[in-house]
Amino acid sequence: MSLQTNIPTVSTFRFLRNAAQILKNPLPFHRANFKRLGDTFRLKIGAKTSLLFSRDAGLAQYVLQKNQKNYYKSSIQTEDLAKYVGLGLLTTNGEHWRKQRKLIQPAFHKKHLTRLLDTVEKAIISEIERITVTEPIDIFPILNDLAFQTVVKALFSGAADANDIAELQEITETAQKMLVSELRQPYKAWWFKLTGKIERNIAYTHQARTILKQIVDERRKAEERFGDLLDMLLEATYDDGSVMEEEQLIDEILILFIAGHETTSNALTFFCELMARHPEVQEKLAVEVQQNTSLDIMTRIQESVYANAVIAEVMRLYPPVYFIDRVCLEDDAYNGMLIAKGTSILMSVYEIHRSVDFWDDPLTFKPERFEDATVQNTMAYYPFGAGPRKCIGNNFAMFEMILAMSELLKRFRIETKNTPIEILPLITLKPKNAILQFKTR
Ligand code: HEM
Repeated sequence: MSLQTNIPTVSTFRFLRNAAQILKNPLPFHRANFKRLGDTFRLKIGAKTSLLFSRDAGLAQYVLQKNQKNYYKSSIQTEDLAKYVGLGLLTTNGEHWRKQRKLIQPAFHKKHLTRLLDTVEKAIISEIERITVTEPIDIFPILNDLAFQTVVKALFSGAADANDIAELQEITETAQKMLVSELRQPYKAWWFKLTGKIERNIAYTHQARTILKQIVDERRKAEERFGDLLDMLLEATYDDGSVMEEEQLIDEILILFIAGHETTSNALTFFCELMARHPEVQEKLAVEVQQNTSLDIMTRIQESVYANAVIAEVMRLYPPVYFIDRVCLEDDAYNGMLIAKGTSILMSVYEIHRSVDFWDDPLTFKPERFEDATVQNTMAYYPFGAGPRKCIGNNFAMFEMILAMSELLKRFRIETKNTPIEILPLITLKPKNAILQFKTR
């Protein structure tokens, strides 16, 4: 097996001709080529490099689940991101990843998360109280802080200093911005190196490590147990009975900040936008929220059937992780298509979620399609990925989002804006200019 000769190819020339548009928003370029060439095409970038782009749900299932052992995460995460946040769950492959996943998975089990819900709900409410109703506001920054604070409180309860947390947020967001610049402007790599920009950012993340070390040291000395994620991570043991080394623990904490905050704030912002645009859905959801008054938070979450369907539909149309990439380890074949060792594959979650082959009237926002919860388990729905590397925080994220949606609609009616939803596809699918009017209910 050598080349994927039977896969239609987009030339380097066509790529360069569209480079400016791709840099701004690559989704229309992907869509145009899928339309022209079919569900999988090869993009040649220069003489040696080529990438496979696919919206074939069967291929995604094959790569992420059926033959996942033959596919590793690409260097975008294992090198480009890892140089800032270290080597942990999101940024490693093979044995290192397996060992960490086995160790950390129990902390994200529903049973453990139940204990965190009280803290998480308090964090959500204190951020939502910042929303003002006097004029339209950009809701993204508030929801971004909400998502960060939620992860922080789940990790450290109330036990960390507010200034330290603000600094941690600033540092992780700066590292993320730098990574976006690097990935979108690879031709500037020499400039970033020459000006020492990358080194400065890496040094900046060391400041975050110092703060986290302090928090961990204090926790180790504390007599009290908090029952939060940090306690669980400190107590978790590998098969040989040993616990995580401090550096590893700090890498994992930084990774939870990165993986767990922008994704959730994107989804919640698109939720607000779609509520403003679909008042009938908003009112139906507000009724469910008003009727759902159990004092037990987990019961309330479980009874939020329509909220579950609404957020599932929000993430179908606007999946925060809009593509998933892998590299093929050994020559492989799928459905008559040869995939050579070393091939990078980008699977477009965005396109699969909008495919007419799987979704009736795919561009229309219709939460009712998810009222049958089993629809979420189909091979055409991947907001949290699939297979052994499926998002470890998926339950956490769903609980958090359902609580945030409820608290928002308990207090506010979100009003229409007439401009179309703007998106900014960077590492995640970000909303742009989410300026909305909140009115007290
Ligand atoms: C709406 C919110 C979220 C979405 C849409 C999302 C989506 C995803 C996806 C698609 C993956 C798999 C990527 C791949 O296979 O390459 C992933 C992995 C991951 N997510 Fe999430 N995520 C969300 C929230 C969270 C939260 C709240 C946390 C933690 C607090 C988290 C932690 C992680 C980690 C650690 C991984 C790597 C897992 C591994 O490789 O073993 N995520 N996420």
